[in-house]
Amino acid sequence: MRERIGMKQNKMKVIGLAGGVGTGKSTVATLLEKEYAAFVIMADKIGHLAMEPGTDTYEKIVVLFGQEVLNEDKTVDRKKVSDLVFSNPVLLQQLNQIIHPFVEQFIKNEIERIRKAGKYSYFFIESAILIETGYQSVCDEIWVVQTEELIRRKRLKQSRGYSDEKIDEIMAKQMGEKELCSYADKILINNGSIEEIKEQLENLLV
Ligand SMILES: CC(C)(COP(=O)(O)OP(=O)(O)OC[C@H]1O[C@@H](n2cnc3c(N)ncnc32)[C@H](O)[C@@H]1O)[C@@H](O)C(=O)NCCC(=O)NCCS
Ligand SMILES: Nc1ncnc2c1ncn2[C@@H]1O[C@H](COP(=O)(O)OP(=O)(O)OP(=O)(O)O)[C@@H](O)[C@H]1O
Repeated sequence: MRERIGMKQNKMKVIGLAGGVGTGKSTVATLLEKEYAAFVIMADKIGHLAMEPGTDTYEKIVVLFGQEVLNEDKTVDRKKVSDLVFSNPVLLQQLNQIIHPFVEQFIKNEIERIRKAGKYSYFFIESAILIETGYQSVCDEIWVVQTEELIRRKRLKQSRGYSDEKIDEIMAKQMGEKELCSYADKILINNGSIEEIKEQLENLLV
């Protein structure tokens, strides 16, 4: 049985918000933060912090990829790294090994900090690879955002300019929808409008 530390120590619920690329997790997470006063951590954003100059992780990334992934100001060009790793599973694994321990430590520290502050009822961890990185062990519940593949692709092409090939590559590195849903305590469908997400959140946050 998975460890349920969120409920053991006080009433703050830790919820993992999972779903494949482009399902709308960040959209849901932003609503939860802005309209439902939840505390939200977006794993992608914490991963980006690990790429900032001055961190140990930045130094390791420069060793792994070389100077050619750096912008003129020495920051990491994430688009270049993205093109390299999603077409090369070994490189992606090496990058994960650098970034994931940083993100895990950050998230665990934040759970304790926010729990101690005692101001939030809900702490959400938003990640496309929540199960793969083992965060279900710190979650009281797992929510999965589910969206039809064609809609995901359309939204990702429009908003990020991803090609179908890029989407295929990223999807291939993530757990399939059926398997992911087997971990879900709750499922949120995001094929429609933002209003429809809000209606579901009203029912889920009980
Ligand atoms: C490859 C990188 C540089 C691309 O950065 P960029 O700003 O262009 O995109 P962003 O970080 O927003 O990621 C876009 C989407 O790609 C998918 N994705 C990102 N990392 C991974 C991964 N390791 N495995 C599978 N899918 C991933 C997610 O759906 C994510 O939302 C960045 O995602 C990264 O460093 N990934 C490896 C570390 C990681 O796993 N981060 C995410 C959770 S900690
Ligand atoms: N219900 C919706 N209606 C219209 N656009 C939406 C809706 N939900 C999400 N989108 C758009 O789809 C795109 C992908 O959504 P979002 O970034 O939230 O996905 P994600 O699951 O967080 O992806 P990733 O795994 O890459 O972080 C964004 O441009 C977002 O604005």
